[in-house]
Amino acid sequence: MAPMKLYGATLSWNVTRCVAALEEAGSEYEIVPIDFGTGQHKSPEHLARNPFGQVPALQDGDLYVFESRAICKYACRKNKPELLKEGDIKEAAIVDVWLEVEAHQYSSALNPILFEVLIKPMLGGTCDQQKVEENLEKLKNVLQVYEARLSKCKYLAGDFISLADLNHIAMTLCLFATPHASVLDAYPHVKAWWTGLMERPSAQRVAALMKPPA
Ligand SMILES: N[C@@H](CCC(=O)N[C@@H](CSO)C(=O)NCC(=O)O)C(=O)O
Repeated sequence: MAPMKLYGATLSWNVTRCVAALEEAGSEYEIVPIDFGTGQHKSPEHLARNPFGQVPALQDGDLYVFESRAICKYACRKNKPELLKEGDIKEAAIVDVWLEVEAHQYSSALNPILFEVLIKPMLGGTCDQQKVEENLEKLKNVLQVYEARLSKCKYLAGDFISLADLNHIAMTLCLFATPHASVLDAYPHVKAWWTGLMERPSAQRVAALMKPPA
């Protein structure tokens, strides 16, 4: 079977979110760069992969998947279903809870911070510090919940790693590229969880890809 193709730019945390899952699942894949500079993400060929003209998109034979978190689930379901705990309806439900928490609580607070601090300056804009501060407060409220959860179990869904943990890697690595990573210092169990995640080869691969070209 030909390797899967992950279309996207590795400076995108939505693309590298998929890299963490593909690596952890042991999937055979290759990254096919999409050039934003030439508008390739809006080309007819890419719109056929992702009708929103965004990255990432995944091709596996005649199957096209878009939305990073759907791609991550597909990779796990195909190559390492235990990362979704699909064999146990109760454990799978808790994995789903924390998959949703990552998307709608953690990353929805972190995304504006990363956009203001990392993306806007790259586009010639200026960082809206008030928006950063507002979302840091939201993130702290989320981290308080994480700290309580991770004081009871090693990983978010229980004492087993799951896609819910892995889906945090890309954007949290970006947080460390900002002056605000110290926000994690007040949450020791979150810090220990993060340290453990970063020891994984899948996380190291994401970190290596996200380093801007020298
Ligand atoms: N919910 C989607 C978001 C993809 C996205 O915004 N991709 C950005 C680059 S990464 O930040 C993108 O493709 N932007 C170009 C555009 O929106 O035109 C997902 O999780 O895959």
